[in-house]
Amino acid sequence: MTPAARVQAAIDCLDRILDGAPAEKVLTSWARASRFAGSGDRAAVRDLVFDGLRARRSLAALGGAETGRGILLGLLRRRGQDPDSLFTGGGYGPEVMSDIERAAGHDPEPGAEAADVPDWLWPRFVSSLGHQAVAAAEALRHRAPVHLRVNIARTDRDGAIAALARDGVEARPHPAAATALEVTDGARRLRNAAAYIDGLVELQDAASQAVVEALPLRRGMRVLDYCAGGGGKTLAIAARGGVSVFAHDAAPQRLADLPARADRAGAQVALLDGAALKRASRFDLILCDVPCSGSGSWRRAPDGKWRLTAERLDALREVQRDILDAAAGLLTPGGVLAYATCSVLTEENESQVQAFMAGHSSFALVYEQRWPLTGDTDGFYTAQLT
Ligand SMILES: C[S@@+](CC[C@H](N)C(=O)[O-])C[C@H]1O[C@@H](n2cnc3c(N)ncnc32)[C@H](O)[C@@H]1O
Repeated sequence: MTPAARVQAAIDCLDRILDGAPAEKVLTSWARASRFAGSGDRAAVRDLVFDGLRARRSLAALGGAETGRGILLGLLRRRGQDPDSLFTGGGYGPEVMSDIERAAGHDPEPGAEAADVPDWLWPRFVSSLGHQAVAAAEALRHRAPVHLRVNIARTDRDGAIAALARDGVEARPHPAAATALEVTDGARRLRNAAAYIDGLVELQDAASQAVVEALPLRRGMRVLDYCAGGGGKTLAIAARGGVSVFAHDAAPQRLADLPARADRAGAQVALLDGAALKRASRFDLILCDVPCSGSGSWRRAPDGKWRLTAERLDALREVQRDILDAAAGLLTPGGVLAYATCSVLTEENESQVQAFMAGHSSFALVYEQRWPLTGDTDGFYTAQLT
């Protein structure tokens, strides 16, 4: 595909996403329908779409319209590329710009528009992050670094770095967690690298790893990952060794890949559905990695930023409260209840933990930590109650 044809493909995908279709689904169906597109084309179109979504609002301002075409025009203008060189109307590229399009577009207004955050959310962002709000919003406007978790049940950081290098993937230690690496070159080769295929490393943000690293695991504990999802944190817990690991999720289909991933990692994890959970003995430590706005990881899934509404956030907070209440009833006396979100919003983090403690006077807060998106990790929060 020519650069112009890639731009037109990104415009078409963005228009479908703006109409409400999920970004990943749109890109997958575009790739299926575009057999002529090679892997380089698919990666380039994906990058254009995600770069456009991360800064959708300010790019639409620069491009003069909240459409796929407006966003791409804004992206080219921001990059200092002349849109006329690509909007030529030839070779499957975008149509030539109209006079109206040439005249349209303005610098984004300071505040929510320049920060690429919806108006309703910006005050909550500022009250949650204070002086770090602008830097956090700025981080969300750029691509995320690629972080790996070293499977310490199989190797150490140096061993993983050497194994990755043999397949052309360069990585270095990341300071947020003792298991964390940052890929500095060759990220696209990762999925074919032996270290990844053989389970020496897993894709996982460094702050997500730090949440698990902070868990006070002791030999012999029964540990439940109550919202295990794909099992990223379950496997990180299992890799620390010496504990019995159980995984639960309200949507059991989300656990479907976990047995194969655990095999690959050499980990033992028991899956518990709702009925099995009711019959199970109590747990010494329960991690509740609750569903949340995802605001700390919107640079990886940027359409989430534009889909979230105040009503949806309220509904999520209710689910978070229910999960904490339910999990508290499964703990042994003296056990540890760990709460985690990939959100930067106080109302999903500190406020939830305070509200829980107000209703459960026998619990005390023993650990609390925030990763605000400014230290080269996703935004995360965790608290431990006992
Ligand atoms: C943030 S994701 C978990 C990610 C996962 N821990 C990881 O590290 O890959 C939240 C998960 O909570 C699950 N969930 C939602 N409501 C729940 C509930 N009431 N009880 C248990 N799990 C729930 C969702 O299905 C989703 O998989």
